[in-house]
Amino acid sequence: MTKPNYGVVSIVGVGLIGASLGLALKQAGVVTKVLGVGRSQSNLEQALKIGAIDGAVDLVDAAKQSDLIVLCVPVAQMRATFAAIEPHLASKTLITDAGSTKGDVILAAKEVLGKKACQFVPAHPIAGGAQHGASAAKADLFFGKQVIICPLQENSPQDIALIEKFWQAVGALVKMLSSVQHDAIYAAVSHLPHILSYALMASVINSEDAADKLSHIGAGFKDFTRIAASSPEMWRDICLANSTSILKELDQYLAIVQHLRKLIADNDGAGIERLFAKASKARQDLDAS
Ligand SMILES: NC(=O)c1ccc[n+]([C@@H]2O[C@H](COP(=O)([O-])OP(=O)(O)OC[C@H]3O[C@@H](n4cnc5c(N)ncnc54)[C@H](O)[C@@H]3O)[C@@H](O)[C@H]2O)c1
Ligand SMILES: O=C(O)C(=O)C[C@]1(C(=O)O)C=C[C@@H](O)C=C1
Repeated sequence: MTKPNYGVVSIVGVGLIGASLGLALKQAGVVTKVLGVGRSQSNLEQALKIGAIDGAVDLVDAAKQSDLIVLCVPVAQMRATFAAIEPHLASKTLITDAGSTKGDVILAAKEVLGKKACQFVPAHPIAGGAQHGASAAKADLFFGKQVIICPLQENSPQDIALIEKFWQAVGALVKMLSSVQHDAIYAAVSHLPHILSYALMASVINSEDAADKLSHIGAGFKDFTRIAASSPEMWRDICLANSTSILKELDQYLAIVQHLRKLIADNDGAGIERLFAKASKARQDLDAS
């Protein structure tokens, strides 16, 4: 079977996700050239050095030269990026993205791109890590990982299929969801855990004996707070973009914490164990599946 070729691919935002995608596309041999658009010169140089991109361009040149543009900037940067691209976007060029939230990015695309919104097929790779920047890039980051595509009514079946194959070419397992389903689900299973991890870290470092506590940590604390080292800019943007779903999940979580607090205050060992047993079984089942 002949390999697909996605031609000239521009990656806007060549950080962990963008640079990993550049490396993966080149390793898969499915592109003619990868161009990078960035905000920081030193990060672009790093992306060039590791071979994630073949050259650096500005957004206008990326829009003019590319067959496919992949937006890998923090979600609050998407609107301005669409606006800069739109006047120069050829009708053959498709856009996809890696943003962690979908409702806000889709709204920005529709408002800014207008009729050209049909050229944008929204996506979200469920792969990443707490490190950021091109220096953290990995060629196999997407291998065996889900990519959620949230197609627009305006997208043609051919364009959706092309973007599906594009993400599959870097080893991803593509699933389709509506943007509403996507934002509700990831508020619970991605956004909430990151907020809780940041909150635990903040709580410990705000205590008077923080240094003493931190000098005694074990694996449990390290596991729970691994993702508190994530990019503050990226997670600020996600919190603001998906606030409705996140607040709903936070309220549900706080109610359970309040319940647990009462069980502990009441010395209700049986109640505590029942709650822990249910959660523990569900977590073990996850590893078994
Ligand atoms: N890190 C993860 O685990 C993860 C996973 C899936 C999706 N995402 C999403 O992917 C996107 C990128 O995340 P990341 O982890 O690669 O972050 P990152 O901080 O590693 O990379 C983002 C890059 O975008 C650049 N940038 C910012 N604004 C820009 C602009 N206006 N124009 C050009 N470049 C700009 C930054 O300089 C940086 O190099 C975000 O939308 C994030 O929500 C992240
Ligand atoms: O691997 C990690 O550390 C991640 O946090 C990746 C992770 C997540 O699973 O929540 C983070 C943000 C995303 O948008 C998608 C994936």
